[in-house]
Amino acid sequence: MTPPIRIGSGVDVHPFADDPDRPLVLGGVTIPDAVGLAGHSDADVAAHATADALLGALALGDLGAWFGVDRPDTAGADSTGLLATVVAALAERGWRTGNLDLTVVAQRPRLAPHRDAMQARLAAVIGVELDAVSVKFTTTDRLGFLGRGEGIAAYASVLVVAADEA
Ligand SMILES: Nc1ccn([C@@H]2O[C@H](COP(=O)(O)O)[C@@H](O)[C@H]2O)c(=O)n1
Ligand SMILES: C[C@@]1(CO)OP(=O)(O)OP(=O)(O)OC[C@H]1O
Repeated sequence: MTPPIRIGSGVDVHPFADDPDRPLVLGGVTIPDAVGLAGHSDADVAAHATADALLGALALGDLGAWFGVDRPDTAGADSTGLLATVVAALAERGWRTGNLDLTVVAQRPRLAPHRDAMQARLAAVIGVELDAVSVKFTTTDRLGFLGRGEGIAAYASVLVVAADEA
C-alpha cells in the first residue's frame, strides 16, 4: 500500500543572462536591481526546483517531460504558472504539499531581504500556509561556478501528503 506521505527533491541551475535588462525572478518575486538568468522561460530556478521536487515525490517525471525544453508556449513563461500546473496535477491525483524547504545558492545578489516575499509567493502558489515554506540562501564562499557569479542554483525538498490525511 502507498504510504500517505512521500518525499521529493528538485535541483535547477541557470546562468546569468548577457542582457543586463533581463529581470531576475526567484520564487515568483522580481528582485530589483539585479541581472536576470538566461533560460527559455523566465528562468526562475526556485520555482523550477520546487516543481521538480513535487513531480519527483509522485514519480511523475520532470519539468522537461511536462513542459518540453523549447516549446513556443513556454517562451518567457512565468514559472509560477508552470508550478501551479504541477500543483493541480498533484491535487487531481489526491495529493497536497505538506511543506517545502528551498535553498537558493547565489554569490550575488544579496537575497535575504526578499525571503518573506518569496516564501509568501511560493506558499500562495503551492496552496499551503506560510509556515510550511522555508526559503534559505547561501553563497559558496566564492568557490566554483556559482561562487564566480556565473549563475544561480536552487535545491528544493518537499513532503507531499495524501489529501484525505488530517
Ligand atoms: N545570495 C545570498 C547568499 C547568502 N545570503 C545570506 O547570507 C548568509 C551567509 O551566507 P554564506 O554563504 O556566507 O554562509 C546566508 O545564511 C543568508 O542569510 C543572502 O542574503 N544572499
Ligand atoms: C521551464 C523550461 C520550459 O521550456 O525551460 P527553462 O526556462 O529553460 O528551464 P530549464 O529548467 O532549463 O528546463 C525546463 C523547461 O521545461
